[in-house]
Amino acid sequence: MNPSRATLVWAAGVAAYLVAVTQRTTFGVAGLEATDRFSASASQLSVFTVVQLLVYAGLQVPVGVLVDRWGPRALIVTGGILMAVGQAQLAFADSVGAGIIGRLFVGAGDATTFISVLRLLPAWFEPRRIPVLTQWTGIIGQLGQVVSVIPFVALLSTFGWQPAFLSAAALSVIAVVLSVSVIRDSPVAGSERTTQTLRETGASLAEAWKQPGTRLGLWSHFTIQFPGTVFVLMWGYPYLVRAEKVGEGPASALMTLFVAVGIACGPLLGRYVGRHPLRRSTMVLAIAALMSGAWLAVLLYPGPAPLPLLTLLVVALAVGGPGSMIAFDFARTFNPAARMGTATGIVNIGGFMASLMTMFVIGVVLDLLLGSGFSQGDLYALASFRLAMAVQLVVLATGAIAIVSARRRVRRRMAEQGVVVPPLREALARERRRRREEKAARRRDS
Ligand SMILES: N[C@@H](Cc1c[nH]cn1)C(=O)NCC(=O)O
Repeated sequence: MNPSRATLVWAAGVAAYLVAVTQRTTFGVAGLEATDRFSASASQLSVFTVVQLLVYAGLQVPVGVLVDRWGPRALIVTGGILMAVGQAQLAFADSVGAGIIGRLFVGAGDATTFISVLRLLPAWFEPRRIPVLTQWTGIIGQLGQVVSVIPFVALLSTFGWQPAFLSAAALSVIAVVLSVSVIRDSPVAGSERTTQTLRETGASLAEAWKQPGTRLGLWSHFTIQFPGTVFVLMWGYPYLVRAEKVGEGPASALMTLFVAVGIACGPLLGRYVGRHPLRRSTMVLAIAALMSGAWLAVLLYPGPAPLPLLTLLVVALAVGGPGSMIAFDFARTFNPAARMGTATGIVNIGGFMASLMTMFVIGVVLDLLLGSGFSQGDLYALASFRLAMAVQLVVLATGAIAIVSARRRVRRRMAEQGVVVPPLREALARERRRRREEKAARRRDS
């Protein structure tokens, strides 16, 4: 395997993913302009995002199957073309319906990219490097949000709607050209595709679903991806500014901290996964507990929460982004390479479905509390937002129970194959002993 060729292929894939995240997030930063352009209400505008995310989540399994059949390069290129078409359509759209069609294309194109880039890793890199590379893929991809927030917003405010969205479309065209020229599915031509009949594809999908490791990945993604997504994509900013009254400056600083913590934690979690493959779900559960604890502390605090406590909350939520990448490691290691796209697609549905559902329920609770008079005319009153945000604790608890149950099944199957996971206490004692011995050996050598 040629290491520089592998890095180049991965870099082109990550660039395509970064561009996909940019396309995913451009509409979110153009809300005010969209309100004027389409003369749309807040709920009509939210349909744009909901449709886009629904299409994304709904296509994960079909796209996963197609990645296994056609290879990642074809899917990355198709996704780039779809996103370019979608953004160009949105650039010229002047009605809500036409705009939504544009976002539909963007959601579909976005759906193909991430799974395909992850599918490149086992073909090009040694297994021991994959957990860290998976984390870097997620981290660098998330920087696409920065492209939306800085250059895209600058284009939008300087040149207006059409030039900004046409520039975004052009970015996807560049990504397509780069992908066609650089990405190859594997160092050995054709070896990464499966030539299955439709019946075999169905059977492979059923196998991926029946594998308890895939479901452990799905529930892990479900449980720790959604709190950060809900916070950043929808409710975090109004909660901080309108309910907790931290001010716009500190709220933006907390959002920036969210991105920084995600970047800092990714490689650490990648290293942890590489070193402790039998303790991945323990880490997922620990992150879920951290998030639940932070939310509980903030929600139970009498009156507006102090800034250090809100900072702790943002840090806890930010760990969920890179933490949720552990879920894809379950998909990869519990399924054969030929089924990895399908399994990754199944896993990736978890977090996006949980996010959509929770975003919606929080909005419904806020509306109900306003309608009932509880909010005293302020939709974003602190007492109301507290109750609405508490919905997340229910989703977190549901996810944690599902993880424990899926893990039990995984461990049972592993035991049948002769791999017994020792109890955590025993493993920690063994680790402490190993460290002591290493230290003593170092002292002897020096
Ligand atoms: N967990 C995210 C990616 C991530 C990595 N670090 C922070 N977020 C995820 O599920 N990504 C899927 C996608 O299509 O972006």
